[in-house]
Amino acid sequence: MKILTASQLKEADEITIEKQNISSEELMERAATQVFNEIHTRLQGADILIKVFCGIGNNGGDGLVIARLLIEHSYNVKVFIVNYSDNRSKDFLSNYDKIKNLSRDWPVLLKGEDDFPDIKRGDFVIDAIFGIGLNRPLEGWVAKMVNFINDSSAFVLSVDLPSGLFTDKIPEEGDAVIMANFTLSFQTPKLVFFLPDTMDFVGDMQVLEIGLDREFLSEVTPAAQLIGRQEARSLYNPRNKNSHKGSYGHVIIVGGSYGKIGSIVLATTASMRTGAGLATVFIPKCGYEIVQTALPEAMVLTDVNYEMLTDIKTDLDADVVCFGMGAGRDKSTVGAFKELLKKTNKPMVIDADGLNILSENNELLQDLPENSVLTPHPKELERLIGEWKDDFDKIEKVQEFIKKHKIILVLKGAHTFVFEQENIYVNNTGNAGMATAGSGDVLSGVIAGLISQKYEPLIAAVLGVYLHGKSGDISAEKLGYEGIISGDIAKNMGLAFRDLMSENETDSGAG
Ligand SMILES: NC(=O)C1=CN([C@@H]2O[C@H](COP(=O)(O)OP(=O)(O)OC[C@H]3O[C@@H](n4cnc5c(N)ncnc54)[C@H](OP(=O)(O)O)[C@@H]3O)[C@@H](O)[C@H]2O)[C@H](O)CC1
Ligand SMILES: [K+]
Repeated sequence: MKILTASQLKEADEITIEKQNISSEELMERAATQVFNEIHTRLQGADILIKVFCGIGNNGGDGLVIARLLIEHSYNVKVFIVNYSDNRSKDFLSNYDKIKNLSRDWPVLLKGEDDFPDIKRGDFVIDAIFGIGLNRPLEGWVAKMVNFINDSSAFVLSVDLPSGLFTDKIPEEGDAVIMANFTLSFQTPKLVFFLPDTMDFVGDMQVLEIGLDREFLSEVTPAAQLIGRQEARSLYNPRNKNSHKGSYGHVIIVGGSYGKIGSIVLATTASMRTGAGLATVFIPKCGYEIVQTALPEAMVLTDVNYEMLTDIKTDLDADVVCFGMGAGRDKSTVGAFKELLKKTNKPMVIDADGLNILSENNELLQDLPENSVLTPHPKELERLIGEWKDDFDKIEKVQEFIKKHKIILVLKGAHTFVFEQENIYVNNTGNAGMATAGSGDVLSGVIAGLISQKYEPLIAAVLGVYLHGKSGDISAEKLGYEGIISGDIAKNMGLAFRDLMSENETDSGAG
């Protein structure tokens, strides 16, 4: 699903109005009706007090339509206008008239702190104060109003996006932003819903299709793409019946050191369970029996050194080389990695200490084969590209970095992002149970396993991140978030593939 910017959404709005020959008021009615339907489906006429806070722009207009529809369906509704300006939008005004005509209880005008109404725990608040038109931080009593709602512990449903949240920048410390429990967003999600700095404002999120012009939506270059099941499915290549293990490629996983051979077992298991035809590991001698015992399916080559990698002697007759997990950063390992980079011309997958070595030896970055996939978590990324001011600054810095080195970067997080050239892919599977040791080793193995099966590195990264998250969701369903260890994620990879092609999605614990 495309993630669009506020200006793209406004353009889509205008084009839709023109092409569908409807008024902006009709489009507002259509959008807000969708919100009403969602609320009505969940509340089923429940007798609770719904407090609708409307701004005076079109987000406020949506709020008025929602309130009107709720009143028409006999809900107990109280409407407040957060009257932050006299510049009321046209569609706000016509809906203001409509609600006045319907209700005997006029909307209450809020003009300052003295007007703040009572909001209690257990109240249902609809936040329609600001939407994508926000262009400066909230100030004065309006900011206080937002903080007042946040402090009330009421359940808050935000319309389009939490009021006070920008679509294209991160709020400064102390800026007032609604902390929503649930956000119903129009047509496309907004990028800020997925960024670590801002995702907590959004709560659970659902996108409502409001019928904006299809042609515009299909042609516009998005700010980013959200990868869900449908998108992942379109990237998947089913296996050919007429095939053999050679058809699915050969992965070499290089890494490990004394006490950290487990990371190799995890990555290699993951690449095999992702479908790689053959897997070889290259490890220090201390790991020989461990890998042979834990994973008899893999072939094992060892370094001359017992504890760490010092000389990676392999003819590298592989489709992909994955380097880094558990490798450590000893001088001799750095030297061995340097040599490995010189010998390798196919895209590599680099993780963990591979990334740390690159950050401490920047000159090695230029030896990375084109389209190699780097898989840092935020701390590893910071070591690679330096500190960033906020998530938008981070995105800019990542994009400069990957362009310079012609690589693909997978930034791990609650929503893992894949960066390739100017494209951004946001993953939508996975859960907090996957924040566990070795989860990243599994992901590298998955991506390498897909590259060995001839997926382009970008596709391998995007699909790999999706499947890894899905396997985590399937694991969570069986074991609970706390119960997942990364070996489960590797083990359940096959179920993630099966889910991808089954008729109904496994009801995942994604969150
Ligand atoms: N295509 C769609 O997705 C549709 C969206 N709809 C809804 O419309 C809103 C966007 O409405 P808009 O009127 O453009 O903007 P807002 O309601 O968010 O804001 C209104 C005005 O508020 C002013 N503003 C901005 N920041 C502040 C601030 N910090 N303090 C005070 N005032 C502020 C600004 O006007 P200025 O002239 O003062 O700059 C805004 O214009 C969208 O989110 C949806 O809810 C449609 O209903 C359906 C289609
Ligand atoms: K809002």
